[in-house]
Amino acid sequence: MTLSPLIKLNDGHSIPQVGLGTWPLDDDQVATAVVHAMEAGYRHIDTAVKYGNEVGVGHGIQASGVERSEIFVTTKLDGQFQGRDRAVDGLEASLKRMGLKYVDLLLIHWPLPRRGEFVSTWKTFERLQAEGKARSIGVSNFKPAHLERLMSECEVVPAVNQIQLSPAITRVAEREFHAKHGIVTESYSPLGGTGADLLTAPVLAQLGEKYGKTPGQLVLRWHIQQGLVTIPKSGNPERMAENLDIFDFALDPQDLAEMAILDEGPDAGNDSDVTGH
Ligand SMILES: NC(=O)C1=CN([C@@H]2O[C@H](COP(=O)(O)OP(=O)(O)OC[C@H]3O[C@@H](n4cnc5c(N)ncnc54)[C@H](OP(=O)(O)O)[C@@H]3O)[C@@H](O)[C@H]2O)C=CC1
Repeated sequence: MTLSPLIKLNDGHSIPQVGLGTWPLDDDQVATAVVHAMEAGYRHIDTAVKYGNEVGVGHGIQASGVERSEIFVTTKLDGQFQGRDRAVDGLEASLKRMGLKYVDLLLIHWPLPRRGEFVSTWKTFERLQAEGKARSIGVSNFKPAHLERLMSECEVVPAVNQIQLSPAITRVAEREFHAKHGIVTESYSPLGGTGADLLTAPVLAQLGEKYGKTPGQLVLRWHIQQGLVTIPKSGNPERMAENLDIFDFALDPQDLAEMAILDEGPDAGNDSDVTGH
C-alpha cells in the first residue's frame, strides 16, 4: 500500500498530494471506489454537491473502516448555494449526506462574479471554518482577478484553488500568482479528463519504456514534481493503485523538458466556459 506525501496549506492543515477524483461516479460506484481507494492507500477524496454522489462517498468511507481523522474529504458548493445563508444550508446538507461532522476542505465550485456572490459566500465560508465545520476553505475555477477581489474584501486567503491543469494545460501564470499568495494549486482533469486522451501521446510511450511506468504514471509524476495537489479519477482498482504508485521514481529535467511538447499554450483549457464538474 502506498500513502501519498502531504502538502502544507496556509492555515496549518495538510492535504495528501494525490486524492481520488469521483466525478462522474454515481453513489453505488463511488462507494465501491472509495473502499478500493482506501485499500490502495488513498486518504483524500474529492467530491461535490454537483456530482450527486456524496451519499455514496459517505458509505464508502464508513465501509472502508479507515478512521475519519485519517481521511481528507473535499466537497464543493455550486452556484445554487452561493450567498450568505445558502452556503450554510449547503454545507449542512452535504455533511448530512456524507454522515460527517466536518469536511477537511470546502470549495466554492466556481465564481459567480457578476453579482459578487462569491464574496458573500466566502465570508460565510470564513464563519464555517471558525465553527470547525470546514477545516480548510478554498475555491475552484477562480482566475487571479477573482482571487484579487476576494483577498481585498475578506480576511482569509483561500488555502487552495482547484483548476483544470495538466501537461497540456499548464497554467503557469496562475500557478505563479497562487504561489505568491500562499495558495496551493490543485489540478483537476490531471490526465486530460474523461477518456484520458492526453495519455496516447507518443512522448509518453517513449518515456514509459525508460522509466518502466505507464503514461498515466508519468503524467501524475509531472504533477507531483510541479508541487501540485492532484485528484485523478478512476473507478478501476488497478488504475487507482497505478495512479498512486508514482513515488519511487523522478522524471529527469531533460524528460520534463521533452514533455513540454504536450503543452497546448497559455489559452488552453475550459475557463471561458466554466461549468464545473
Ligand atoms: N472543480 C471542478 O470544476 C472540476 C473538478 N473535477 C474533479 O477532478 C477529478 C479528475 O478529473 P477528471 O475530469 O475526472 O479527469 P482525469 O484527468 O482524472 O481523467 C479521468 C479519466 O482517466 C481514466 N484513467 C484514470 N487513470 C488512468 C490511467 N492510469 N491510465 C489510463 N486511463 C486512466 C479514467 O477512466 P477509469 O475510471 O476507467 O480508470 C477516466 O476516464 C474529477 O473526478 C473531479 O473529482 C473535474 C472536473 C471539474
